[in-house]
Amino acid sequence: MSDPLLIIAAGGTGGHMFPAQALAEAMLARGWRVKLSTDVRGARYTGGFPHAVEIEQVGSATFARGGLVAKLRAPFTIAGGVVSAVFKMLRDKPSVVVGFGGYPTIPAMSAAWILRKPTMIHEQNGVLGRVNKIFSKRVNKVACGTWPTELPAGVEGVPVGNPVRNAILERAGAGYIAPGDYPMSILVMGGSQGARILSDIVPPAVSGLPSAIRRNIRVSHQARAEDLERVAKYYADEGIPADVQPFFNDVPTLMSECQLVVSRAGASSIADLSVIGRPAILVPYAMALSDHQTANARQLVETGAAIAIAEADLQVDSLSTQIADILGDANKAQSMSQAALACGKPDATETLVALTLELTQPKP
Ligand SMILES: CC(=O)N[C@H]1[C@@H](OP(=O)(O)OP(=O)(O)OC[C@H]2O[C@@H](n3ccc(=O)[nH]c3=O)[C@H](O)[C@@H]2O)O[C@H](CO)[C@@H](O)[C@@H]1O
Repeated sequence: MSDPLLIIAAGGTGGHMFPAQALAEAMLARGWRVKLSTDVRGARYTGGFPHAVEIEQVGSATFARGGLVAKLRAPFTIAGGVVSAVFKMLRDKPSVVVGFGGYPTIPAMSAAWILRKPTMIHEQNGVLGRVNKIFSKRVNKVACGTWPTELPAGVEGVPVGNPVRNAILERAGAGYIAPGDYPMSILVMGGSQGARILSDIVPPAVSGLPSAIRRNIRVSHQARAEDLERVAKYYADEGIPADVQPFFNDVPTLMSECQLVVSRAGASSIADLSVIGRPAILVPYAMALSDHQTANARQLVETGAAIAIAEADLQVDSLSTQIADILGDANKAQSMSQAALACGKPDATETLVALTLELTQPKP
């Protein structure tokens, strides 16, 4: 008999793809075959997926973006994707189908529903994304990355946490070297896509740090492609050693070696921070659905692991002061790092694996 097959559907942003990667890694380790159904955007984040994962690109479409022609074409693209997914699923015979949210999950999740396959969705945020909301009433299980999660009446969720990639897990609780009079690193991340506001405000804030801190600073700064050059030039002109990239493939290492993270508050960024345990200054994305990034940041803020600054309040001088307050006080930085660690859920992947396996058991 061939190994059981798990189909994972995820797409769009790294925020959906990284928890999917974590489940893929864990199920492969249990001898399962894993297929990933994603779109062209999601495929950009598959570089770290194990090679054994079979990647199937689906055409995806959304009613939320694009011009009139794209919106008129969307139902046909989606319907075509669903029909094709039904035929592929009849051929592949998956044991379980798990969706992580995003428009590209529509074909696989619809096909699984039509064919009555065991299904689960994982929602990373405390509010269901649009597509997960549609499927929440049609799947066998709803796994929640954030607890509590707002769910429609009659839908029960299971608290799981947000699974992190193996490379993050390998650094879980990595010893923290508190800031001092030696080279210190700051990691600046704007979620999977970079954030212009961080490119506008962080470089001058770093440049304005008191000289005792500034002379020891190096920065790893993720910037959107269109901002790369000016951000790199700014740091170079100010004599601040900086690595400026559109996307870092070595975040697990950079994060475990840094003294401070300045970041958006996407669910996986928060999960990575709390599993590794690092002090953070978080700037939630103001346009996120139901302001879920502010909610994502709340636990780290309430336990003293992070400071959250609303986009509207992010100013160069005050950010500089906040960075200096953390990097200038080793005890404070150390206790923030400990507090972050206490929020971590390194067992989220294993919980999600257990739920996946439960779905293969015959109902009593
Ligand atoms: C703008 C937006 O709508 N963002 C949403 C998106 O976030 P987004 O796609 O930004 O994702 P997250 O913050 O959840 O995750 C980003 C992941 O990318 C990694 N990383 C980041 C930068 C880099 O250079 N290299 C790298 O590896 C981070 O370590 C993290 O693991 O999905 C998340 C999960 O549904 C939501 O919580 C966010 O609100």
